[in-house]
Amino acid sequence: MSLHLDGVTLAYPPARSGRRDEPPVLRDLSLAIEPGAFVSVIGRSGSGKTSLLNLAAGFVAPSGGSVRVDGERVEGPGAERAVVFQDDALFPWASARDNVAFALRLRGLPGAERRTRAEALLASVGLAGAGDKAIWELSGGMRQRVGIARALAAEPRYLLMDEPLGALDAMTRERMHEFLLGIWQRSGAGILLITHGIEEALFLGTRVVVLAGRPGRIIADMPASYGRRFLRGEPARAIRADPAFVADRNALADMIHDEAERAA
Ligand SMILES: Nc1ncnc2c1ncn2[C@@H]1O[C@H](COP(=O)(O)OP(=O)(O)OP(=O)(O)O)[C@@H](O)[C@H]1O
Repeated sequence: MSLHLDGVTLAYPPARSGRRDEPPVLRDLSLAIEPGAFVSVIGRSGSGKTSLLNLAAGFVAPSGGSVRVDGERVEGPGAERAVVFQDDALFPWASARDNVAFALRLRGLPGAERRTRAEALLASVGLAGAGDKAIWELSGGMRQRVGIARALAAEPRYLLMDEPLGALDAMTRERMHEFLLGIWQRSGAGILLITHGIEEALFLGTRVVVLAGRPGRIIADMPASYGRRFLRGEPARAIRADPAFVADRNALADMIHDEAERAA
């Protein structure tokens, strides 16, 4: 039972330059996301992180290898794999509740049930009572939580997130980390998080996967348990100041830096 990328290669059609010798974006990459795992993916810009997520989401098909959910080959997007982007396309004029209810409508739930369920989903992301507010009235962090509530409407088994916190200020981002861990714990979903934030990846993930560029491949897969420690009650500040955390963070930063130097 997992979301499996099995020896995937992804080559986009040759660019207009006509260069056919360019390495593929991803080559022979394997990654399994078990239910309940929180897999953070980091890597320098252009290393193929978004391409990896697009494959897992079924937005693009691999040129080689396979993407499977519970052994079934993925042929396109599916309700069991919800995707959250940095700039989620919420309807700005509609209320938070209607934005979430819209996703429930796609699932064919009747009106009254949609309303109740949308309220419950908003409450689960800490937005109880904000259902009547229009999206344009909400802060960036609140909007992103509406986006996550909408993604959770499909009761996905996998939550695939591409830089979901990228547009938020540092303080809001830290609060969102704690909130994301709560969502992860309550939903039991397997999470794939693409991020530029090394500290974020390490604080949240049960694994931190490091991608290297062209061809995109995994150069490290580090287990981590800082998020679990937070969920057990340890303060976030104490965790981030823990020498073990600092050493892991520095090791990841060095890996990305060294790889970039080699590539240059
Ligand atoms: N649709 C596409 N067609 C052709 N090439 C693409 C396409 N999408 C991405 N690429 C190329 O694939 C490579 C990896 O891009 P990708 O967006 O996956 O990297 P990334 O690690 O997510 O980058 P960033 O951190 O900047 O978002 C880049 O060289 C990019 O130019």
